[in-house]
Amino acid sequence: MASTSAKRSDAAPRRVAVIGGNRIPFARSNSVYAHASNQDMLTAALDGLVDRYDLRGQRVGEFAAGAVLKHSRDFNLARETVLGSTLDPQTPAYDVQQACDTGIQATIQVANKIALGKIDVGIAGGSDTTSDAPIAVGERLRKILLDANRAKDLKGRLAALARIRPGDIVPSIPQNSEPRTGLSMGESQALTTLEWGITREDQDQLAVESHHKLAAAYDRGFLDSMLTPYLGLERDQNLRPGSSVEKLATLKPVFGRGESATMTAGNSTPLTDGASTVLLASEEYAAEKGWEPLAFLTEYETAAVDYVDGSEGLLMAPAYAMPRMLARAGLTLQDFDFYEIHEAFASQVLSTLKAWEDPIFCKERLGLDAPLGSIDRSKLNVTGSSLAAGHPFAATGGRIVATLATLLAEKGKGRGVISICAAGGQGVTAILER
Ligand SMILES: CC(=O)SCCNC(=O)CCNC(=O)[C@H](O)C(C)(C)COP(=O)(O)OP(=O)(O)OC[C@H]1O[C@@H](n2cnc3c(N)ncnc32)[C@H](O)[C@@H]1OP(=O)(O)O
Repeated sequence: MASTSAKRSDAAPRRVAVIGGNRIPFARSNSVYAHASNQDMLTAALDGLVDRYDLRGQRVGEFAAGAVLKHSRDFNLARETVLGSTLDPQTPAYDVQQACDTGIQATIQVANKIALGKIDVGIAGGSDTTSDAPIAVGERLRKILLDANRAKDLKGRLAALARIRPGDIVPSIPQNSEPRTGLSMGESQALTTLEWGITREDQDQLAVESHHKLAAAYDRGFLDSMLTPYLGLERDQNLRPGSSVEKLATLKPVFGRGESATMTAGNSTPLTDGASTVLLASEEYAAEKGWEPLAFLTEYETAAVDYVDGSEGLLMAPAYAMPRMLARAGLTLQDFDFYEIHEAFASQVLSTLKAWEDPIFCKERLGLDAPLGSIDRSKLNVTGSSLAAGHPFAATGGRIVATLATLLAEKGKGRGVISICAAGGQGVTAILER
């Protein structure tokens, strides 16, 4: 199945179609999927996609996927997932990792190869679990165990093991924090929230809207074409259709300090388990298969900011990626029917929107003559986003690509933009069109 591609080394890039997405409902950490591994969840999301598009036993050009928190046994999670799936085991697969941008970056990797004519069809994906996080031994114990493993005989092994002290047994558990600042994502964003003067009321309002919009999307069957129930879960478990600003106002701040602490469990994404996949193909290949493309991936950009010295917010990189991408596409920020901005925290979305409106930020940081300006807020995350659905880090990109592509297919014609911030001060933006 994999190759109908002609010799194309000197040909123009081909249009890349988003055929469809599939994911499992997202679960709150340490609940329904507590005993599922990344591989289990990614396989479920992949097999659901394979069934939906009749790909059982078929070889696709490649499967690119990843997870932010990985066990050492998953050194190539994507390949192990293919081997456990119903795809042809001859499907090549490799891991991608760019923190919360993993899913969108995997989509871009596959799209690039399709655009260049190297493959005709490919699948991108991502999975994450904070319930089944890898636990490592401490550095001293690790070195002792390696010494013991290297020892030539039993005497040498016992001598190495005899160096173990009770304090060495303390496990090393992955932290949701930046290695270079020691600050968690939430603590880092609290600094940005303060810098941009984002109020608690505005954050809570955005969070409530996210829940209401996702609930309405479920009710009208919008997610039916992109969801495979898993372990008894049929909807995103974090979704609270009855969310209200009054209830959210009662929650205690969890990030930031004193009066400036405005971020709560209600306006921050919860720790989440889940997986997603996206099927991409060349326009020609889609036509051959009789697949109607939902939309086309037409542009993207990745940016990184120097957050370590505190001169920029950890999650502000998409603010920088956007104008570079718009310039290349010859578009303005207002030229979109849909805006899909990953809701890492309500205040991340609001800080980014404010930055694009701010003449000083746009001139001094983005090097623009005029601000990018405001967006029509009624076009923002129209079927809800991560605050309601949850955010299994590497799975969010696939969820967003499938959501936006489906929105464009529903509308029939239009253009949408994606913006996803990530740990490490990085961010990806992308454009889908139909
Ligand atoms: C690039 C990026 O994406 S960066 C983002 C990466 N993601 C993160 O960093 C994850 C951040 N989130 C977290 O660390 C955690 O979810 C926290 C710290 C915010 C909250 O953790 P917890 O306190 O365990 O959350 P928990 O689910 O128990 O919620 C706390 C309370 O708020 C309530 N609550 C949460 N959301 C809502 C809501 N929408 N409506 C009403 N109540 C709510 C809960 O019911 C709970 O109430 P209870 O104490 O009476 O049971």
